[in-house]
Amino acid sequence: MAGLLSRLGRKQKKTVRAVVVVAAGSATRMEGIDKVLTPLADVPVLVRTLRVFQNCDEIDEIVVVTREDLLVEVSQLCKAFALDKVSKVVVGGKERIHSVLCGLREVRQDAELIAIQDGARPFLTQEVLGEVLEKAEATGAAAPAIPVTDTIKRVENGLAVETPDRSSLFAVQTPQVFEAGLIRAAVEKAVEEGVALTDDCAAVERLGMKVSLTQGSRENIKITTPLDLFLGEAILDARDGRVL
Ligand SMILES: Nc1ccn([C@@H]2O[C@H](COP(=O)(O)OP(=O)(O)OP(=O)(O)O)[C@@H](O)[C@H]2O)c(=O)n1
Ligand SMILES: C[C@](O)(CO)[C@H](O)COP(=O)(O)O
Repeated sequence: MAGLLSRLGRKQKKTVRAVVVVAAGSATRMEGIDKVLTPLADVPVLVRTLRVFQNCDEIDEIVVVTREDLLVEVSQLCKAFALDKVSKVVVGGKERIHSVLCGLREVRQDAELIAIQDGARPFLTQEVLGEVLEKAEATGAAAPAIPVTDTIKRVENGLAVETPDRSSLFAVQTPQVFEAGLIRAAVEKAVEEGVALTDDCAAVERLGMKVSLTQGSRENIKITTPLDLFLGEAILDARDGRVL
């Protein structure tokens, strides 16, 4: 009987999943607008991003990484919007990868899967999130992506030198989700070696590991330039107030 109960207990053990939301950038491409605190239909971009994880039963902990000057404001926002899965709000670093590392160091030690999310991507849906969590649990590393629609050129000195086959090109989004030990090791190594990386999958790829891609969404945009705020309002209008 004791053996059976212990086996049942083991079967029911739930994977602990955490997310690091990086929001410590300086928004240089936003022409002076602080994008993560900008309200979209009265709710700050960062709060919209955090709500997706707050509302996801699969997520146990949220660590928010912010700039030192926004530490108090971001902590207050988390309280005001009842984001009670947020366990810590911590200060980030110079580049995105440094902020990721600051967040990873604060994630609970028993987390088995860690998602890394841009604070500036407020339109993630539960569907995209669910699929990437499931894939990462099965394979160790996964990220949502969409096929590129423009033709991409490799450029040298202002001249097009190569046109890669578009059918093999995808734009990767966040959340990027990994087995905890893998992403901790990959990011520590990338920072130690001072390599410039624009996403977290690249840190894992450098270790020779494969990252699976799942279905992203054209609505899962990153607020990067002021135009994206108009696009964001249009996405919200199209959703008609529904939380997806
Ligand atoms: N040192 C940094 C740089 C970026 N980010 C975060 O990483 C996400 C994606 O980065 P990006 O869109 O480039 O944001 P910024 O760095 O703020 O923008 P820019 O590159 O225009 O300065 C954002 O949520 C941003 O806050 C971060 O936490 N720490
Ligand atoms: C991680 C990312 O959002 C994947 O598309 C992107 O690479 C971040 O780039 P940024 O220059 O820091 O915005």
